[in-house]
Order: sequence, then structure tokens, then C-alpha cells
Amino acid sequence: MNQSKEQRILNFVLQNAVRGDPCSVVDTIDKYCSQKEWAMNVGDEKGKILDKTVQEANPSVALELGTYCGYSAVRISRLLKAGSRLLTVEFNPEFAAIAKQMIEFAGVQDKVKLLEGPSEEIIPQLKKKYEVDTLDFVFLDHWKDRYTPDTILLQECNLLRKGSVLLADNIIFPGAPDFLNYVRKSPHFQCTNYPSHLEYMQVEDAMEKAVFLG
Ligand SMILES: COCc1ccccc1-c1cc(O)c2[nH]cnc(=O)c2c1
Ligand SMILES: [Mg+2]
Repeated sequence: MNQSKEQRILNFVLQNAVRGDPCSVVDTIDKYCSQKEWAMNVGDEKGKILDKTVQEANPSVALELGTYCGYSAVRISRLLKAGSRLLTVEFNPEFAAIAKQMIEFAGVQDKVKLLEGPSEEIIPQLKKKYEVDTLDFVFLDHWKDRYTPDTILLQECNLLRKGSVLLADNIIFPGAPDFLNYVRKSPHFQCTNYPSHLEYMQVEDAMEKAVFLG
């Protein structure tokens, strides 16, 4: 049974990155995916926008929708202050299994909780089952057609507070036009666009920050 691309990425990290060093894990994934096989990690260019947004928000509780191999979970959690945590949601069991190993190798498992399942099922469980009050930061990087319904669901579940920061990947490619429409038209969000490029490519992409106004 030949290996998946995600297993090859993990193996490359296990053999080439420094155990317990999140930066080396992030850099090693970028090296593999820019030189050997493209993969849908947020990448370093958009990753720098993610870093700045996370540092500005300085979240105690962060949520990521779309873990994939764990690249952005490692990238985000390396910036979290002591006692802060990241909850990351992955629907695909194969991806979740890879991400779990990636997170453990990076040494950030005490800050990151990986939740396997559909976001629409997990979001309503965050308060009672995962002891979340409100979310300080949310990174949307899963199915583009879930961005809007999940943003609405977060509000319905009272998981956002005045100042909660949402950051969405892939605004241009593959694109999330209904999400852009929704947050930019809503009086409850203050939006900022960050032009960038698709990971590891010279294709236009962008990220959108949407701050909840209450
Ligand atoms: C499976 O398509 C991969 C792909 C192919 C071409 C262009 C973009 C993408 C892409 C890029 C991303 O950053 C993504 N982030 C999250 N969920 C995605 O499905 C996703 C897809
Ligand atoms: Mg993405």
C-alpha cells in the first residue's frame, strides 16, 4: 500500500526537523512542499500574516478549522503565551492522524487539542464539552463553503466576544466569495484584506481578517 503525500511530509519532518522545535518543523514542511510536493499548508508568506494576526490578538483560547498536517497548528501554538490553548478541528481521519504525530514531534501537544470530526458538530460542543467560554482567535482554513455557515454558527453558539479575531485563508484561491460578502456586509464585523499568494506558488491569493464588534 503506497504512502500518502501527507505521510511523506510527516516522514520528511521526522527525519529532517529538530524534535521539540516548532520553527524547525514549520521550516522543514515548507522546504518539502516547495521543493518536492505541493501541499495545502498555509505556507510561509501567508504564515507571516497569520503570525502577526495571532501576536496582535495574543489569544488565550484559539480555534483552527482545518488542521490538515498540523502546519498552522504548530505555527500558531509556538506563539501562544503560557496557559493558552489552541483547539484545532480536522474532518479527515487520515489527516488528523498525521497532524497528531506532527504536533507531538514539534512538542506543542500541551497547547494544542486536536478534535476530529465535522466543524458543524464540534462547534456546538465547544462550551460544554471543551470548556470554552469565548474564542479570542479563529483561523478558518477548511472547506471554503463552510466559512460562512461556521461563522454564523460561532455567533449562534455565543462563542465570539467583542474583539474576537477571525482570519480566513484562501479568499481568492480557491476563493470564498460568499464569506467575503457576508462579513463585509455585516455590521458585526470590521474587515481587513491581506493580499498574498497561494502557498508555494506565484498565484494570487489573500487572507481576510474579520474582527467581531459584538
Ligand atoms: C484540495 O485543494 C487544494 C488546492 C488546489 C489548488 C488551489 C488551492 C488549493 C487549496 C489551498 C488551500 O490553502 C486550502 N486550504 C484549506 N482547505 C483547502 O481545501 C485548500 C485548498
Ligand atoms: Mg488554506
